[in-house]
Amino acid sequence: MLRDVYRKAGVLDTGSYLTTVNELCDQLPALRPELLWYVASHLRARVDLNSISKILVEEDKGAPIGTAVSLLSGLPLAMARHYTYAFPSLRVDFSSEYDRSTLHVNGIVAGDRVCIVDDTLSTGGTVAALVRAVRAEGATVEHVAVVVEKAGNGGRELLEDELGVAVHSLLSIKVVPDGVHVLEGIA
Ligand SMILES: O=P(O)(O)OC[C@H]1O[C@H](OP(=O)(O)OP(=O)(O)O)[C@H](O)[C@@H]1O
Ligand SMILES: Nc1ncnc2[nH]cnc12
Repeated sequence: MLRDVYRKAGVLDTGSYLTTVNELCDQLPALRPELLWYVASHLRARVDLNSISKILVEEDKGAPIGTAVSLLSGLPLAMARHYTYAFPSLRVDFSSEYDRSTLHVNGIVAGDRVCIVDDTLSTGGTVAALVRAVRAEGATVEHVAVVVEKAGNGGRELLEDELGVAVHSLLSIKVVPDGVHVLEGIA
């Protein structure tokens, strides 16, 4: 099911990067609840959430997926927002495959044991910033669970080798101008 979504995904070439446009990340076409259920239950099964106290997502593309994992696991949902609040929240700068900005992490407190959930891992810049923010608060990141990783972009190496965080993904892909190659992963 997931392989099919990525095999059929469109590719957007902006001139400086290639990205997929697909049902799960972009709601093109609209996201079927059975697909959301499928990815969330596979992530839930893949990661040992027994000692976890919170799910953390970046708002936008990762949010529906993390919300579904929160519902399935009963774990509270924390969220990194793209805009400033006039309340205390954790600020962290990030640089990703195609963006550079600041995130405001809401809902993490000292002592939390966090599982970060996102749709895509590419350079790892977004998730690495979230790891830094969680650690700055005196909490720990136990797992990173993503639906797809773009192989060869360094995200897994950055998180596992440099930051010492376990990465779990359901599918590994390579995006080329004429389509998406599915390298390995679940059906
Ligand atoms: O591993 P990285 O190089 O950091 O790239 C992965 C990030 O990029 C995408 O976010 P996007 O920039 O589209 O922002 P959005 O989720 O807020 O739309 C995706 O949802 C990940 O969060
Ligand atoms: N959803 C996505 N698809 C392909 N490449 C990406 N890089 C960052 N997000 C992506």
